This record gives sequence, C-alpha cells and structure tokens, in this order.
Amino acid sequence: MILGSSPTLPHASHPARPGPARPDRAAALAGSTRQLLRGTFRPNPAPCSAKGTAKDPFQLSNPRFSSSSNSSTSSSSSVTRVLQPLRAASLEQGVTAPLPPRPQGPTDTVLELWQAADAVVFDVDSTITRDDTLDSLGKFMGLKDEVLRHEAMDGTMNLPDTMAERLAIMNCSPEDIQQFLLEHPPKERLVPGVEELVSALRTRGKEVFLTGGFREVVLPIAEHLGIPAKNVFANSMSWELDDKGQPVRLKEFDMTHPATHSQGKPQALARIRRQYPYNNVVMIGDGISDLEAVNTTGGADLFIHYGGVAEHPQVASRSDWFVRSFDELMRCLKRYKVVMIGSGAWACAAVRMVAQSTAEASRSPASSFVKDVTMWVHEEKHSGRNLTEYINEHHDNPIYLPGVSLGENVVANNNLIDAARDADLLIFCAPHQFMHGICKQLAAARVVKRDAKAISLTKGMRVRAEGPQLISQMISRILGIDCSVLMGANIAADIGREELSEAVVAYSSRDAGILWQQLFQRPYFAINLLPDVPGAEISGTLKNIVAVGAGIGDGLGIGSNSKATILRQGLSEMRKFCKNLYPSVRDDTFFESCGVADVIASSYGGRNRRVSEAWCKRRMSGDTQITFDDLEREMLNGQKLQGVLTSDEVQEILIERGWELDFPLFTTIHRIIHGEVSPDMILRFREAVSMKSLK
Ligand SMILES: NC(=O)C1=CN([C@@H]2O[C@H](COP(=O)(O)OP(=O)(O)OC[C@H]3O[C@@H](n4cnc5c(N)ncnc54)[C@H](O)[C@@H]3O)[C@@H](O)[C@H]2O)C=CC1
Ligand SMILES: O=C(CO)COP(=O)(O)O
Repeated sequence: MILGSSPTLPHASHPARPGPARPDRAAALAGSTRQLLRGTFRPNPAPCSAKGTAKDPFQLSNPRFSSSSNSSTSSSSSVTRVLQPLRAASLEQGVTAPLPPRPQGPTDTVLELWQAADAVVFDVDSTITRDDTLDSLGKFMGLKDEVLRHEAMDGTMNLPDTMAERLAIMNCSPEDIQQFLLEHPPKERLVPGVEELVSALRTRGKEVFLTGGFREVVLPIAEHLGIPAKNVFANSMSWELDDKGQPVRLKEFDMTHPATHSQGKPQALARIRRQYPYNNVVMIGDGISDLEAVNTTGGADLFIHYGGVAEHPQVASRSDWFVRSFDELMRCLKRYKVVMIGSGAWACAAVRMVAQSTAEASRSPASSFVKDVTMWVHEEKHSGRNLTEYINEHHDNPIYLPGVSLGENVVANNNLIDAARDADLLIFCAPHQFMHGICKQLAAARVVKRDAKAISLTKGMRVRAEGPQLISQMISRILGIDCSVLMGANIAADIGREELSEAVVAYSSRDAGILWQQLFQRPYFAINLLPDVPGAEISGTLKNIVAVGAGIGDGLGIGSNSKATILRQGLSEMRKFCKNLYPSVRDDTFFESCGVADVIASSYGGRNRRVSEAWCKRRMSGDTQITFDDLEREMLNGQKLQGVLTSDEVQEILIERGWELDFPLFTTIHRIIHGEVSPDMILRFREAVSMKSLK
C-alpha cells in the first residue's frame, strides 16, 4: 500500500525531477542476465507464455514491451535496456504526463526474469494481505482514519509524519495488539493464492522476503508462510513504559528504522543485495514505494504490480507486469523438465516413481515439474525391434524390468544428447563403469544447462591416478552442475511392485535436496534428507563388496551367525573407509537406508549376492574356469554387477594407501574373487588377509 510520497519521485505537487542515477544497475544486471542471455536458458512456454507482444501497438513502439526473442543472444545489458528506460523516462515526465497503458501481460524478457528470479520480495500491506495493517488496526481500535490515509497517499504529508499522526490517535496497548492478532490471524488476512505462490517459490529454491508493515504484525504472517524472520524488513513499534518498565501504550514507531521512511523499500532491497549474491531479484507490490525499490541503484530487476487488492494506475503503468491474481504468477513459474540417464532395472523402477510424481503434480497449476519424463535408453534390440520403440509403444522395459509399467508419460529416447538437451533435472542411473563416457559425451556436446541440477543413483566410484572420485563429484566436475545422490536399500524389482522401501537423498544444497525429495517421494518410497553426500555415496558403493562376500558365504552354505559376522564386519569397514577418505562423514549415515539397511537388503536379495553364490558353488564343485563375467551374462540378461569391479577399484586404493591390513574383509573378498585364496577363507577373513597369495 502507498503510505507516503517519495521525495525522489515526481508528484503533482512537486516539480518533476530526474530519476536517480543508477550507475551500478547495469553492473548488477550484468550478472543477473548473464544466465538468461547466454542462450542456455529456455523458458518452458506452457502453461504461461508472453501475451500480445506483437499485437499491442504500444509494445511495438516501445522497446520495453518489444519481444525479447533476440535477447537470448544479445549482450548482458540488453535486459537493462529493455526493462528500465521506459520506467525511468515515465518517472522523469512526472505524473502530469499521460500515463502509458499498463502492461497487458509479461513480455518474454519479463517472463524470463520472473522464472530466473533468485529472490522475490513482497510488499505486505494490500499485496499479500487483503487490507492495510494501520487501517485494520485503526478500525479494530474503533477509529476512522481515512483522512490521514488519503493525505499520505497524495503526498501532502510525508511518510514518518503520517505514521506518527495515525499512531498517536490509535492509542493502543500491547494487549490490543495481541487481541488484534487473535481476531485477525494471518490465514484470514492473506490474499488468496499467496500461500501457494510462496510455497512454490521456496520449493524452487527461491528466497522470499517481506518488506513493509510492522514486525509485531508481520512476523506471525511470515511464520505462517514459512519465511524466516531474518527475511522480514519491517518497522518496529515503540512503547511507552510504566514505572516497572512494562510496555503500556503504543508511543510511536521506531523512526530510526529505514522502513519508516519513504526510501524504506529501496534500502531494504539494497540491504538484500549487499547481503546475498543474487543475480535476479523481483519486487512485487502495489504502491509507489514498492516501485521505488526497482528504480534505484542496486534495486530489484523487475517490478510486478499486484493490483488484486488496490490498483494504482500511476504504479501499474510503470510496472513491468500487472497482475490481479497470484495464480497468474504461479502459472508462469518455471516447470522443471526431468530426464533419466539410464534404462536398466533401477533406472526403470526410479523413472516410474518420478513419472508418477510429475503426473500427479501436473494436476495442480503450482506443479514444479513438466509432466513428461524423458528416459535415455542405451539402445538394443528386443524381439527384433529397437527397445526404445518398444518402450514408447508398450510403456515397459521387457529386458530390464519386465512386467512393470513405467507410465505413459515416460518418453524413451536413444539419443543421449537429444535426451539431455532440455533437462533441468538430470537423474543419472547407469552402471558406474559407463558414467565417465556418458558425462564426457554430454560435456562435449555442451547441451547441459548451466543451472541444471543432477542426482546420481549410481553405486560405484572411479579410481584415477590422483585418487578416488565419487560419481557425483565426477558429474559435478565434468558438467559443472550441482549433484546430489539417492542411495538406499532399493532392490529395483521390489520397488517396481511398490513394496515399502526408503532411501536417503544426500545433498550439497538443501534446496536441491528438497526438490529431489519432492520428485522421488511416493507413498511406498520414503525419502530422508541427509547433508552427507560422501557418506551416503561411498556406503552405497561399498555395500556391493559386502554383498559379494555374503553371496560367497551363501555359496558355502554358512549359517545366520556367520553371515551376520560378514555383514557386521562389512559395515564396519564401510564406515572406516568413508571416514579415512572423508573425516567429516557422519556416523548416523550408517544407520540410514544407505548404510546398514542397504547392506542387509543387498546381502539377502541383490544380484551381487546371487551371482557370487553361484560362482562360489561352481568353484567349490571344481569348476576353476568359471568367471563372474560368464555368470553375469548367463544369469543377468544384460544387467551389470557392480561389486566385483568395485572390489578391484577399492583394492587399488587400499594398496596405494597401505590400508590392506585395516580392511581384512574387503581384502579377503578381493583375494577370493581373483582366486588367490579359496572361497572358504571368507570365514577366516582375519587370517586370510595376512596370508600370501595361493596362486
Ligand atoms: N538394480 C537395482 O536393484 C539397483 C541398482 N542400483 C545401481 O544403479 C546403477 C544402474 O543399475 P541398473 O539400473 O540396475 O542397471 P542394470 O544393471 O539393470 O542394467 C545395465 C544397463 O546398462 C546399459 N548399458 C549396457 N552397456 C552400456 C554402455 N556401453 N553404455 C551405457 N549403458 C550401457 C544397459 O542397456 C542397461 O540399461 C548401478 O550403479 C547399480 O548399482 C542401485 C540401487 C538398486
Ligand atoms: O543396490 C542395490 C540394492 O540397494 C542392488 O544391489 P544389486 O546390484 O546387488 O542387486
């Protein structure tokens, strides 16, 4: 709400004067628009697209409203040029000049800025609330303060004076404020759609701020919306105290607070920009003071006039976008395109869950996701046809997860580069030996968006001369994007049947973690968030070695106590290995699904266990020629074992670092699978490690 006129803004009663110089706006925008303009940012046209850019004669004649279809290839200052000059020029002309029509809808550039916003700053009174706090408080106190309010609005009184006057006649006590809050709870005061919009913004990792109003009244609203108190820039009430120092009567507002002054909003914006390295900041409000937050040095990059409660032509015509409903902003939020890189058993079970989530979410206008999920398929033949064609026709993968419908919104694509091109969210789930080649191809084609996010479901690691590298680190390093991991006790076929399971999403950025949780969480698949990527990923990788050990034990026909010994020792070595490499790894990670639960699930129900059991039986029956590769081909129909390869990779690290004796189970398993000691040494792993090779 407009509470005061600005000394920097021209007004009917003031001579028009030039707007403030904004030397650093271009610099601030240079960073903000870099992403938009480098050509990798492609807004999703549906469900919201720029309207009337070619039809509106005003838009044709004015650069601000011209279509920005060229902007993606122009220099970083072009958005500054496109958005700002008209606003500044119209302010310079003063209110006596005829007002340009208010924008009919977002131009492409405005839409791009909205979708790329890092932070959104909302005015409070009459923007997110249906009322003006002082009006409502005045009414609550039985006053009619219309006169003062109008004087403030047309600028004959300045903002601090107006506030002080209105306050003086209000005469309320702390109890009155408490009662006011009880009778006007946040939920009742909020404009329809604002809660959903704030939540959708936060889910997309955008920071939300509130400016204006009074802390005493705004903080409960912020809390209701899940906005932290540090993101509230509001005035404070100041109280007259009794002899015991207890507040009795509202005296004035804290006049030292920037929010009291006409320049409060620009100052709030300047503070936000100083504190956080945001590229794009959007201001949403209804008043001149909100508009000022854009027309100022280091201010917001985009101004949206919300006119659903109060529409002000002076402000609307100078806004970049005029809306009467928050639903319009919601519909225009970016939707993430999800792409699965992989098409094996786990990739199929996982893409099915993701496709269920995106299909479900797409029923709401607030959906964060594009409904269709692309799945890159390593092409092969099935019944004489391309597997990709088969999947797109039948919606299942008969080779890797037979009998499980993936969902009609899963679209298979056998071209890796094409599949990844539009991805905002990339899920990597290929056997780890192929991951380096996949990342290299994607990097060479330069198709991965710079702001895309990745998650790895792959269990494995890469060993290079410099040392071990996690798959998530490799993805981040080669593609230059954030990468989380999803790890857990997740036998693909069981999850395909929707049997209860759980996993952790370990994240480097919590916002990304929340987004992935939203995507993967299903009624039968619970996701815990964990800020420990190395702990979760190394656990998921090493448990494959333990499962090989368990399979060898099963091949020998060992009992439960002995198998439990292998599992316990395995878990202990997993923990030690993680901690040796990454001392910051958390102990509780090993009690999560990616730790003990995955050791158990894989050592009873996994492929590594099954093939190792068969290998052990064949070896014990005298077949010394049998190899894991033979059995993988024979038993898994194209699926890949990770445990044997991982054992080789881990052993390289153990030898290199002189840790073999500290990891007796891992070392024994490695010696068994390479025929250096006999399979029954699994039960004597403590001695086997010190034995010389039997070769
Ligand atoms: N299957 C499961 O239950 C689980 C598997 N994982 C992990 O997920 C990752 C992927 O495993 P799955 O999806 O089960 O795959 P999978 O082992 O079932 O299938 C192998 C996949 O690799 C593909 N492939 C073959 N040659 C290739 C090449 N040269 N380049 C790229 N791809 C090629 C095949 O087409 C197939 O899609 C592994 O790291 C595994 O440890 C994790 C949890 C559960
Ligand atoms: O990782 C898995 C379960 O969590 C699957 O293990 P396998 O590859 O041994 O089947």
